[in-house]
Amino acid sequence: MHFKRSLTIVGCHAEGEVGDVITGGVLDVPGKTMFEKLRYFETQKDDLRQFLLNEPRGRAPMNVNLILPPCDPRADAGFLIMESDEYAPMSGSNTICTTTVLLETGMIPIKEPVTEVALDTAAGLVTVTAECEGGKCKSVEFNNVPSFVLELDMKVDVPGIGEISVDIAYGGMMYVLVDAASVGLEVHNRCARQLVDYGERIKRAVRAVYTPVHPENDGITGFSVLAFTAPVAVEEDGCKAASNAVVVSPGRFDRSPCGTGTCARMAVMQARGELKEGEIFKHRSIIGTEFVSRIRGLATVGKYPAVLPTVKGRGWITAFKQVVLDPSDPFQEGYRLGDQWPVAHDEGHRESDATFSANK
Ligand SMILES: O=C(O)[C@H]1NCC[C@@H]1O
Repeated sequence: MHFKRSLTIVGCHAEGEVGDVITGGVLDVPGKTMFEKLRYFETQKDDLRQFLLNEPRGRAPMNVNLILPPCDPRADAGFLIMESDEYAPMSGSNTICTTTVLLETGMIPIKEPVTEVALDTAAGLVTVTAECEGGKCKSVEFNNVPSFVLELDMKVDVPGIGEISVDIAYGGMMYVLVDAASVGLEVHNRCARQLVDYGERIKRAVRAVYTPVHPENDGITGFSVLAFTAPVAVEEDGCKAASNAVVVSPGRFDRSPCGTGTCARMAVMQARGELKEGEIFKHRSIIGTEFVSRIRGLATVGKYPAVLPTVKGRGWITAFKQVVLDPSDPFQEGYRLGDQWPVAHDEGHRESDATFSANK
């Protein structure tokens, strides 16, 4: 019996968000940068992402990371981030998962008590500090790429909701940020369905009137993530803290506090004078997990003032898998069904059919 694919994958999650890591079975591809490699997979080999993230092997709340040789000579490894609807340029929970797997499987030697790792991502070089003890990667702190605000208090009319105010910011992915209370909701599981519904509506409405483009890479454009924010409070330890619920396309929550969303939010907070360099910001997810973050410096990206954000969280290995594809499998690139995968539909039009890609 021969298989069309046979991949070695390490299951992992970071603060509740699944970020499995491919450690074997996929060859390198051409590209002078990781972004060029991202484009290569996006245009020539997207069947890999479909195969892994669609059912029966994948599910909506899941990401898969692919370890590849880096392009930046300063990096120890490169990795690409595959999400349900895109290849993310950068991702916090996935950086934590990839670092945890690289260190705990020995692909990069663990040094105790601290291991420094440099990772090449499609958004640029990300340096990581891992606290390690007894062979366990106890925490991962990553220095994310510069993050910045594109728009503050942009008004947008959303069908079924009305006119609302949104912020637009980049934290390694392009974010729409919305105060949950401004649309009558709260960051809580009891509002889950409505948060996801509103999140996808608002993303569609913003897309219709605004296209974000990264000033240093016009390939980083468009929105697939929206952060509903809850108010910031100062806690007993004197640290600022808040919750958020990030709605990831095609319509599900990030189970982690969302690293790139945290960085985008810190850029907004700094622009509003609500967070200073060095101040600790504890950002929590809708399931209560936490990233501890701060602004480590300031910068400029094109015409935008930017922050240099740092985020810390934890990852855990959950499985060691050999994922294969039988040539006779009717679902070579998997399938999606509306009961598990929110079906993107425009208001008033019939819902799109379930997308089956079974070989007939
Ligand atoms: O933490 C993050 O940045 C990621 N989590 C899922 C969506 C984002 O890529």
